[in-house]
Amino acid sequence: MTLLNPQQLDAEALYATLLADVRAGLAGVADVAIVGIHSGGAWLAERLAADLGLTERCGVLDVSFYRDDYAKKGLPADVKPTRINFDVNAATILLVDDVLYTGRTTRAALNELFDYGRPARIMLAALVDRGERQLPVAADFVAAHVKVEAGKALVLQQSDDGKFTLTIDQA
Ligand SMILES: O=P(O)(O)OC[C@H]1O[C@H](OP(=O)(O)OP(=O)(O)O)[C@H](O)[C@@H]1O
Ligand SMILES: O=c1cc[nH]c(=O)[nH]1
Repeated sequence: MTLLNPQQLDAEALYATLLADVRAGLAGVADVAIVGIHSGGAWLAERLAADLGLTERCGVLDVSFYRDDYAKKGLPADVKPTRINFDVNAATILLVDDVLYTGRTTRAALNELFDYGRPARIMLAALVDRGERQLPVAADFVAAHVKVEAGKALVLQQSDDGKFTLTIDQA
C-alpha cells in the first residue's frame, strides 16, 4: 500500500498506476463493462474504457436520487442523467470513482446498478482511498491511499486535453 501525503498528488501518475492494475486484474475476464460515478468517476471510467478498448461498454451513474441524505438535502443543481447502454445481467462491472471515503457513494451506486439487473460481479476501482470508512466497502483497485484532514475535500479535475489534476480544497 502506498500512503502519499497531499503534496505528492500527481493525478496522471496515479491514473497510470490504476490503469495498469485494472488491465492486469481484468485480463481474461468475460463480459466486462465499466461504470463511472458522476462526476470524477465518470471521467476516469471513460478514459479507462478508451484505454482498455471498452468504449461500447461504458456507462455513467448519477447517484443523486439514491443518496441516503436525498430526503433531507434534495437534488444538487448539476444532476446528470444515468446512462447504462449495455445489459447489466451477467456482466462483470468495474465501478469507478475518483475518491473513496465514507463508502456512502459506493453504497448508493450499488443500489442504483441493481435496479438495472443482476451483474455476475461488481468490482470497485478508485483513484484515491482516503480511509475513514462508515460502511464495509473496499476497493479492488486503488492507486494510492492519502490522509486528508476532516473538512477538506480531494477534488479531481480534467482539463480540455483529458489530463487529470487532484487538489485539496475546503469541503
Ligand atoms: O465515499 P464517500 O464519502 O461517499 O465520498 C466519495 C465521493 O465524494 C465525492 O463526490 P461528491 O459527492 O463530492 O460529488 P462530485 O463527484 O460531483 O464532486 C467523490 O467524487 C466520491 O464520489
Ligand atoms: O448516500 C450518500 C452518498 C454520499 N454521501 C452521503 O452522505 N450519502
